[in-house]
Amino acid sequence: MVPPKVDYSLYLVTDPYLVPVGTTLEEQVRRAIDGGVTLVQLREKDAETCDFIERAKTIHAMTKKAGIPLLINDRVDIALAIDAEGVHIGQEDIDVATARKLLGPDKIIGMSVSYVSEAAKAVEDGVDYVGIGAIYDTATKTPKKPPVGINGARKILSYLSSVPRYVSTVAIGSLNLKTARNVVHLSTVPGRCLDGIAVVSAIIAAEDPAAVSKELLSIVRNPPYWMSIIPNRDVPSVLADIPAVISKVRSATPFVHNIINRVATNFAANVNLSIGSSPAMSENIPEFDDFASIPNSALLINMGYGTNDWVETYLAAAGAYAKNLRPIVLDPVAAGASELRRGAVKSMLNHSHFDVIKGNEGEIFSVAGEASQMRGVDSTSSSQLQKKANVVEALAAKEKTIVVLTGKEDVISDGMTTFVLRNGHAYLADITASGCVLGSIIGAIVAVSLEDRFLAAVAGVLLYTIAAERAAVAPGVRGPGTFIPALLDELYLLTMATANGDASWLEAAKIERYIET
Ligand SMILES: Nc1ncnc2c1ncn2[C@@H]1O[C@H](COP(=O)(O)OP(=O)(O)OP(=O)(O)O)[C@@H](O)[C@H]1O
Ligand SMILES: Cc1ncsc1CCO
Ligand SMILES: [Mg+2]
Repeated sequence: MVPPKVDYSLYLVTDPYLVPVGTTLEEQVRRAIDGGVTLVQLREKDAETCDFIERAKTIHAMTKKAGIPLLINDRVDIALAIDAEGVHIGQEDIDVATARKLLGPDKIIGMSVSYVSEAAKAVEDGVDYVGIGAIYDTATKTPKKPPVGINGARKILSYLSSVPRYVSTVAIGSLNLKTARNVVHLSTVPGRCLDGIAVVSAIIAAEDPAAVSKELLSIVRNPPYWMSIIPNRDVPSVLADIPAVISKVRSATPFVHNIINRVATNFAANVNLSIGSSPAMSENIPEFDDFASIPNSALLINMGYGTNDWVETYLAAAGAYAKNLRPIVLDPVAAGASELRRGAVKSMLNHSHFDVIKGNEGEIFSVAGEASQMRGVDSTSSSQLQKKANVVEALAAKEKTIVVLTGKEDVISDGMTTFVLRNGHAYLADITASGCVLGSIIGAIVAVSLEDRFLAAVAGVLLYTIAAERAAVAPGVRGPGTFIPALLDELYLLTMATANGDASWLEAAKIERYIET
């Protein structure tokens, strides 16, 4: 299957109502073309035919000069009148067969689809591309169907990968500087990815359409840091790199923005301070952009409380950090415990990329869509290591993330390499929020280790669980109550010693690479 010559990377769709005061649609399109859009669709829902043709002629002159195609939304007659390169038709518009008959075999015909059934029909009818959407809720069109999300796009790509003819794809629906990177690089299935993104308001309503277009094109064309994983990790080389990242937390004092439940808040802030990072707790959406632009920042989203507007808050934060290419740790607390939580986790994964997903067995199994014995918020350890390793590895590969499954034995994978860690102490299961604060620790370390998130996760779990072993036998520790302050002390002492060149505590690491037998 040879992809056609049309470059769908950045597809501008116009909307006359979104043009800022003081400029014109023609001017916005001209600047977007300067910024590098690769395709333009003129969409006029209310224009008189004569005005539509006039505008189409003007814009066609610009696109021809730039060597890019112009498509007309819905109106085959106008496409014919100005000899545009093609049309885009919606589910309720003219049928593809009639459009093809009128336009001939060489014109581009695209169609909007939301489901596999619609994609299948469009393919059968002979379209050149499908616009998949709306990915997210969009303000530019009254939604007729629920947003399909990244998983909706994956389903259609999966279907198209089985079709003998190559049908191109673009995603559409609230794609902008915050959302585009996740949609482009997560909406992939084996052998197929999107050919581009269609953008409306992010460009048409922009103060500087050229700059936004340039940045969006770069997002589409350049895979982000989280697309690359280091192959064939071995335990000795990962262990050897741990002292440097732990020392770097002390020297760089990363800013860890914790959106975390109230049970864990104070403990997490103290844990951050004890390892040398700088915590802030906030659920105030208007300040997320400021926090996300702090150098060395990281975000922890701990879904401990199911408040009414939680997903909206989480997604706003995730968008801010994604835009700034700063890391995000997701802790899907009690993910499988209720319908509300299952739905919330689904929306999160449908919208966002996470650098690390950390949870106990029940939580990770639920996120992966696997059955488990999970009840409440405590970890269980019923399934076999092999099952856990398989689930963790598959989830990491699918979501392009690092998955940390905690419990008596911890399993960590980047989708290629999987490690099993056996440090820790039973007291960790007897205090609340012991898993939650591990998310904060991993957040601090991943903030200084973006290029190696697997290392950051392994370093965080080893630091925490070895500190716990030492705290459990520290003088004066008699049970879970006295264990908590001793754990803070050990986190402080171990990271200080590491920064001063003594990482001998790592000799206690019980860690091996998981190899399926
Ligand atoms: N029985 C155990 N022995 C040793 N270490 C343990 C044990 N149980 C948990 N841990 C460790 O405790 C930490 C938290 O893991 P756990 O699976 O208990 O999290 P969790 O259930 O999400 O906790 P919480 O919901 O209370 O925050 C991990 O570092 C894990 O290695
Ligand atoms: C007990 C509890 N309830 C909601 S969050 C939380 C902390 C452990 O995850
Ligand atoms: Mg453990």
